[in-house]
Amino acid sequence: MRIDAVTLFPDLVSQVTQWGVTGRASEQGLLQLVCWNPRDYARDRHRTVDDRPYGGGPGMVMKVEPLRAAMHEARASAPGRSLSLYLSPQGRRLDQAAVERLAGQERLLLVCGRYEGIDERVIATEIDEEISIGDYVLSGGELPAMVLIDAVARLIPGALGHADSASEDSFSAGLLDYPHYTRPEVLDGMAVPAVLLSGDHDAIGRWRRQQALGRSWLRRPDLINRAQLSTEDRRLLDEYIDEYRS
Ligand SMILES: CN1CCN(c2ccccc2CNc2ccc(C(N)=O)cn2)CC1
Repeated sequence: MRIDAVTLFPDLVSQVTQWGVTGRASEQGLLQLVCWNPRDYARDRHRTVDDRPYGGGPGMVMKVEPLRAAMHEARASAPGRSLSLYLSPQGRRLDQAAVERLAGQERLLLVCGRYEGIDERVIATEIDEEISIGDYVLSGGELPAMVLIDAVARLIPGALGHADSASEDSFSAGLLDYPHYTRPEVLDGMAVPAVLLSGDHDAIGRWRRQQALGRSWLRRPDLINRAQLSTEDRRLLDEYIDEYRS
């Protein structure tokens, strides 16, 4: 998958291709990330990329021309249509469903805002979707872009080795994960749940599903309401709730 990022800090965004799952995906050619710096398209002597806001007020706004020139170069640099995304607090909240949809695109063009943001006319004419990674304020769109790249890259076929794909499978889509344990078997007097040592893989699977359901019910009831629970799920969750309330 080809992802282009328009950013004043290309060295920050490209770090995502240096480490871990996304690093390997990049090495294997599954993920191709190219960064474009608007400052390289600023034609004045001082390579200006920001300007003062109409209407006054604090801060600066990213200039249209360098941004648009960088976007056009990025689009023209490879075949296929790019879906252009702007990472901003005003965007639609990113969730796994949106990540799965974006992973299906042939190309993504991510625009990372700095300063107070970009000229609204660029959003109106050049951006397909505005996306937020959550309701909090960051200094720029680069970290949200890296979050999105990571989430999307994990879904590229072959990106997750067996070890990771196992964890991906076990994460019952749309619910919280079950608790994980490794050696030692007893830590400061706290023992690993016996079922996990039993070798009974059906019981272990049921226990993990029950934990995922129960933790979702406790911490994220909104996920439970949205989830399609089987009758077995319902039984496991009711058993968990009875235990919790006893
Ligand atoms: C003080 N404000 C300056 C302007 N800024 C801004 C405005 C527009 C675009 C990018 C940014 C960069 N910041 C981001 C970006 C994304 C998120 C998110 N939640 O996805 C949070 N923050 C917001 C903060």
